[in-house]
Amino acid sequence: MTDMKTSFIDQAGAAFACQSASIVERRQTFGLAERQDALDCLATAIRQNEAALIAAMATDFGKPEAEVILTELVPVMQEIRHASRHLRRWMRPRRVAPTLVSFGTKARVRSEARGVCLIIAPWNYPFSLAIGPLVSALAAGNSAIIKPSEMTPATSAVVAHLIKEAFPPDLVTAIEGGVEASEALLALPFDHIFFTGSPAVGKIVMAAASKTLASVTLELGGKSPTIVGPDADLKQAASWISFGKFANAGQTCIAPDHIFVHASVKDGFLTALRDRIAKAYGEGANSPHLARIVNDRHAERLSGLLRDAVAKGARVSLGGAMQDRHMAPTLIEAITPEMDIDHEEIFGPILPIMTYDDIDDVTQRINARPKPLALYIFDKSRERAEQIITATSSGSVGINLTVAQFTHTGLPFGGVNTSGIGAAHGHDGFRAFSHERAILSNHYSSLPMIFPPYTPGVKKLIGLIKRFLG
Ligand SMILES: NC(=O)c1ccc[n+]([C@@H]2O[C@H](COP(=O)([O-])OP(=O)(O)OC[C@H]3O[C@@H](n4cnc5c(N)ncnc54)[C@H](O)[C@@H]3O)[C@@H](O)[C@H]2O)c1
Repeated sequence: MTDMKTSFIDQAGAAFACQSASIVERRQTFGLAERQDALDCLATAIRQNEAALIAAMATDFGKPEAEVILTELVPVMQEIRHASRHLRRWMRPRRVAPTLVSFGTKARVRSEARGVCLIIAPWNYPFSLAIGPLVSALAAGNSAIIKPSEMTPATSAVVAHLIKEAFPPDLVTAIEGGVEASEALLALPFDHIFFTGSPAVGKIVMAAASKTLASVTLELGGKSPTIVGPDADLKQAASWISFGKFANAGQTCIAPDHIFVHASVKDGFLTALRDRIAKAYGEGANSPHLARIVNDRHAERLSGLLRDAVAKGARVSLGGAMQDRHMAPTLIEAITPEMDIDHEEIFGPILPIMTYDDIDDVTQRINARPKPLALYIFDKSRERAEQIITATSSGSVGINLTVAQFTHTGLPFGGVNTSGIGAAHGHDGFRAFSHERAILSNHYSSLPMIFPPYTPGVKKLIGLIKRFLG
């Protein structure tokens, strides 16, 4: 075993033991006021580290300051505010009406902390996807260990620093490191694991969780299709698709992965999209409004996808240039199923455009693939949009917009099967980190009347119950 591996095993074990030791006491003392204090501490630490976070994300992948504010800081602060405001109601036990059989009892459901939780974060939104789930974990009364991504080391260091500043280690702690750190943590019997990342690693996490039967929330990825229908407002579609696809340089789990545009509006849509891209980012790969591809491996992966598609007959109709890991917004046409780009999650600023005549061909194609994280529909016809929704499955749907569903704290955010299990954000995030404990208390239950011995009188009563309820 390498020294590094041993060191991660020791570090993870110590952090877990520290949090486990205080779990029983926390159960009794971490009430509404204490949880709200913890959220306040988190908000203060974020404000104090704002400049450091902006600088770190510029270092890690050239993320523009405006995008850091819009897509990292604002969503987390919004999540904190929303949780603080609604926590009292979320924590209140839910009364449940008695049924005929349980007449004479009182029923309630109590949301309880799961215990010691593990949060494993990806690199693409290295702050909000590490700290956002922490908001839900704390609101639900848990302690948590966060493992930020090794691929954005500057941001992960600020996340670890901020956590250390805001919380004692028996409540929240961060362990920086890569796969070895993750593996050391996954070997421990956490009460809940909240993982955000690729479907491939999601399967590894679920396999590890199966050893201790830890509950899991898996926020995964995939190819999110976007349909531009015959009645779409083409300028609106171009504007939202350009933002959703090229923000964070396309390295967004819910970015539109590829477009199906109705043949009758294809030329108009392409003109509108090119105009929108030119206005937002100019030409070439050096726009200050575009983030960088996170590392050489991913830059090479994207160049490889493009090379493979072009070699198999695809046509690059805009962009294609890569300069110092900045990639120009790229449109590509004439896609065929043999191309890697047709089935791999693109996760970069390359947008395949395909045309269709019959919407059934598109829904059949979507249904033949793993269920996507998001599906986007641009069309003024509500009826057509509803038909597409009914014919398909996806984690979420955006109609005449992209990616904004992430920012709605009232909506569950998550995937379905390959794109994820469980949901995050707001009350759904609180529920993900809670155990719903059913409590039934006896007041004047008449059920003992049917306990054995099964005399003829008792049998008659059971017969009556069967007649009314069976
Ligand atoms: N659904 C969502 O909310 C969401 C959000 C962001 C990203 N994603 C998805 O995440 C992926 C991109 O992020 P990524 O490249 O950081 O994902 P990843 O799966 O490679 O890594 C995620 C985390 O898992 C750890 N990890 C990597 N390999 C591991 C292993 N073998 N065992 C244990 N842990 C391991 C990493 O250190 C990192 O912290 C994309 O597929 C994207 O769609 C999903």
